[in-house]
Formats: sequence, C-alpha cells, structure tokens
Amino acid sequence: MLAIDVERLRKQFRVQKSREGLKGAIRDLFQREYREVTAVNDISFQIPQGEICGYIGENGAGKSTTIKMLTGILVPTSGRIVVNGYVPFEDREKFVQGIGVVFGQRSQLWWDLGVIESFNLLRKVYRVPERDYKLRLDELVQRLDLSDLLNRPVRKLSLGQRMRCEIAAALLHNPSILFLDEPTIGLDIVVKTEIREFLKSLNERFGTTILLTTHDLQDIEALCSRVIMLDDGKIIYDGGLQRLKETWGRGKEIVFRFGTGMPLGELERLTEGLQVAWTTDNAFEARAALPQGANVSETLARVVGAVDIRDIKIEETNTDEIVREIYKTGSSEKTGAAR
Ligand SMILES: Nc1ncnc2c1ncn2[C@@H]1O[C@H](COP(=O)(O)OP(=O)(O)OP(=O)(O)O)[C@@H](O)[C@H]1O
Repeated sequence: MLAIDVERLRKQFRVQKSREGLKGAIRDLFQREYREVTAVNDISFQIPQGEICGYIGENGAGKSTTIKMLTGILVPTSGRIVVNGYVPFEDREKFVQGIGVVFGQRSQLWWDLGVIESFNLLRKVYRVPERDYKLRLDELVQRLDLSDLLNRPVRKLSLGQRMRCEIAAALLHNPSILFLDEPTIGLDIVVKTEIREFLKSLNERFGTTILLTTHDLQDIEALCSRVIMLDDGKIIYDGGLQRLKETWGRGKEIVFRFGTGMPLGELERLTEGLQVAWTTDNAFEARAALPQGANVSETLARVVGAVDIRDIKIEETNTDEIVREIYKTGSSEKTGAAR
C-alpha cells in the first residue's frame, strides 16, 4: 500500500491587496481587492511505505502548505490526497492515529508542564493503551536519552533537548508515517547527528515512512534515498539523490599543491584529451575541474607522474550547490530531471 498518494494537488490562498497611499487606504476600507496566491500548483507524487523522502525547496516554495494538507490541517483547493488510506481533512479522528507530526518551529508540548505530563496528556489524546504506552515510552526515553528531562518543564529545555522530546511526543502512539518540518533547524551539529541517527534507526526497525522538509542538505544526505524538490509550487525534481547529483552536479574538482611552480600551459598539455579544465591563482596551486564521468584516476596518474606534488584534495559538488544550480538554470531544463 502507498503511504502517501497525491494527485494534482493544489492550494490557493486569497490574499488582500493593499492599494498605495492614503487614497488607496481609504478605498481599501470600502472595497478590498483580493488576489490569488497559488502556494501548491497541481503536484502529484506517491510515496511507498517505509521510504524516507526529503521535501526541499527555497523559502515560499510551498513545502509547509503541502505538509499542512497532508496532515489534514489545511483543506486543498483541488486534487486528491490519500495518506495511510485516509483523506486527511475528512477522516481527521481516525487519520491522526496513524501519523506523527513535528514542526521544528512550533511545539506540541505544553510549555509550563513537565515533559512527562505532556506525554501523559498526549497518551490520552491518542487513546494509547497503558501497556503499549509504557513500553513505547521506555524505549523512546532510552533511545533519545530523555531520562533527565522528563520532570523538567518544557520551557526550561534547550532547543536540542526540546526537539528530542518533540520527536518522542510524535511517536508515542506508534504512527506509521512521520512528518517532520525542519526537524534540525537551529540545532548544533551533535544534536543534529543524534536526531538523524535516531530517525534512520526508527525507519529501519519499524519501517516508519518519513517525509521531511529541510533547508539543511546534510539531513538529506544522511537520511533520504529520494528527494522531491519544489519550486514556486511545482515539483521540479523527484528521484534519487544520486541521480540528482549526476544530473546537476558539476563533477569533481581536484586541487593540487606543487613543490615547484607549474605554468598552466604545462598542466593543460599533460591532461590533453581528458576534458579537464584548469584554473590557477598562483604557480604552486591549481584546480582541475572534471565533468561527471571524466577519468579521475587517469588525470591523477598523469599529473602525479610528471610533477612534484605536495598535496592533493578531491572535492565533490555538494547538494547545496546542486540545488542552487537547478534554481539558476530555471525551468527550461527542469523537465529533463523530473520523473
Ligand atoms: N495562510 C496563508 N495565506 C496566504 N498565503 C499563504 C498562506 N500560507 C502560505 N502562503 C503563501 O504560499 C506560498 C508558499 O508558502 P509555504 O509556507 O508553503 O512555503 P515553504 O516552502 O514552506 O517556505 P519556508 O521554507 O519559508 O517555510 C508563499 O508565497 C506564502 O506566502
């Protein structure tokens, strides 16, 4: 069964226009003008159970709006959504039993209560049987290292501590799908890594389907086998991370440091026929840019065989650069990468 099935999903918002100047403001008082904003523009995708999928895009691309529709908070303007076999905004009560949601910027815990009291309340909201709850809580406390936090009020937790509690809270009722909106935002690298590892093991052990939005491409690298990229309400890429890199990555760059000065012309001659583009700032350092599929080892062999080398570094294009590259190239080439 599919965990998420979305077909031509659309969400438009009606926003008030403001006219300019005093005259405009007065006219606005009597007759408002509206315009339509299309936040999500007829998107379709399917996510099978057990997949971890990254949902990425620039600010305002429509990620949060999609998540809100998938979790039943917003009603779509048109299109079809089925999540876990339910239409989210119609079958709310049954539907929420099967999903967990974490919004990085908003808390589902009660600010002044102790963490454990919040958890107990959530148990009641989700009607989790006492025995299941105990087992699950013990496991989450252990895996997310929460034992010292349980009796503290939520408002006294650090962001990282709170996020670990939020994730536990979202999983107390054992949902089969977890939605995460910016789960690592503002966290330090240690906590980020812990959270990534936890999510990965959750997916491996229970087959939990995970859809996460993030601006942190390390999250994607660490977790996602699939990426859906949104731009201006439309899907511009849907596929594997590897293919994303192959299609849009600019290949590799090898940085050489030389023991004796090397003129650019000499380097170019050495690597003739190998599609290598050389750049250099000074005679003792040069960068060789190789497109995808170029022969890295042959390039290395030719240079190392002929030149006195002090240091070599191979740099691969990272996902951040790839995403920027896609935005830059615009829509004309986007169809080539879309599924
Ligand atoms: N309630 C609303 N009323 C009017 N416009 C809205 C509303 N919610 C979102 N929008 C608009 O819809 C578009 C998509 O917003 P959305 O929050 O889904 O983007 P996002 O990809 O989640 O961005 P971010 O990364 O900044 O969170 C934006 O142009 C936004 O201004």
